[in-house]
Amino acid sequence: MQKRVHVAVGVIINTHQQILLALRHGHLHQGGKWEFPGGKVEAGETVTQALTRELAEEVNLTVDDSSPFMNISHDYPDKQVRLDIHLVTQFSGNATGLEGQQIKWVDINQLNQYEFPEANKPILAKVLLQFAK
Ligand SMILES: Nc1nc2c([nH]c(=O)n2[C@H]2C[C@H](O)[C@@H](COP(=O)(O)OP(=O)(O)OP(=O)(O)O)O2)c(=O)[nH]1
Ligand SMILES: [Mg+2]
Repeated sequence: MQKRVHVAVGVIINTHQQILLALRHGHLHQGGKWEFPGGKVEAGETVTQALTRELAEEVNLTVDDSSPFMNISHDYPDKQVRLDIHLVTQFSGNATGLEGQQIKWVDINQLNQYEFPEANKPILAKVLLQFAK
């Protein structure tokens, strides 16, 4: 078995109460599903540093404020992940899919219409509980 992969994940919420989703490229692990932007924490990085780096690299946003939201360990048949999910409430820039991926600001009430990786179920539940009107 490979080592569990540590991933920094951002639930990015804008002033219209929308959340940023990105479509994972088809060839990737969990490809074709919608994700919260983020990526692997590299050696020597804090989760906040990794999140800031990944959001700049992937969606062209600068994180100005974030806070820990939840932690999920999940075993896929082919990969074990630990998602370190932070809520990003302050950011600057205009979201762009810098890796050619489709991105979308989605109303919180519409989130249940998107297909997410299995590990994301508890994230969706908590976001809806906390933010849905
Ligand atoms: N970013 C992100 N990854 C997720 C989510 N849910 C989920 O199971 N994952 C999994 C899928 C992948 O196995 C892993 C993220 O790894 P990744 O390959 O995207 O990491 P990365 O952005 O650093 O990509 P790379 O440098 O390896 O190209 O976490 C999610 O909501 N967001
Ligand atoms: Mg990524």
